[in-house]
Amino acid sequence: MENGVQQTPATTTPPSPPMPKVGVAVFLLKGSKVLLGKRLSAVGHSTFALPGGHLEFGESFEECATREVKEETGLIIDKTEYLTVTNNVISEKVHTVCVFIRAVPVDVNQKPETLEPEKCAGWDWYEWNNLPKPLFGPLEDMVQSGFNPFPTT
Ligand SMILES: Nc1nc2c([nH]c(=O)n2[C@H]2C[C@H](O)[C@@H](COP(=O)(O)OP(=O)(O)OP(=O)(O)O)O2)c(=O)[nH]1
Repeated sequence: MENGVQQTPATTTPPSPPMPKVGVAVFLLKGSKVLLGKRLSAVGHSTFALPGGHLEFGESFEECATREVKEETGLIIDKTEYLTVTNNVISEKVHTVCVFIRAVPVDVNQKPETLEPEKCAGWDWYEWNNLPKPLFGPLEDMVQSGFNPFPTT
């Protein structure tokens, strides 16, 4: 006890091992096009990826998709639907279980804005049959496997 203040003994907490995170990525569809942006984050720098981010505590996948798209592009989305999930060991430090959601913009004429310029160089609509290169690794794997995010009917 010093000056009436209780001192807690110093403890050494062992470093916690890295854990997988949950990501949510959104196939935002407009006609035969999909919204992609060039990543500026360290993970997948300079590759084209879907809008998305990490699931926050208490969120549904659809809520996360809606929030991330709004935060990153300003677009309001609708008709959110679960598509699939993939397990992505991206590097020694990054392991993401990524949930893919399909959605459409409420207003097809609304332009996507680059609201997180430190993370994305800019958003644009790309024809699914003529995607830009290089795609972000997990997205490239999906395309190579023949995955198609568009509704079949
Ligand atoms: N944004 C995005 N994430 C993807 C895609 N494919 C894929 O597996 N993911 C996974 C890997 C990422 O580590 C994870 C989260 O996305 P992110 O890296 O864009 O996250 P962020 O920094 O914006 O996230 P946050 O912590 O700010 O929420 O989702 C994709 O096409 N786009």
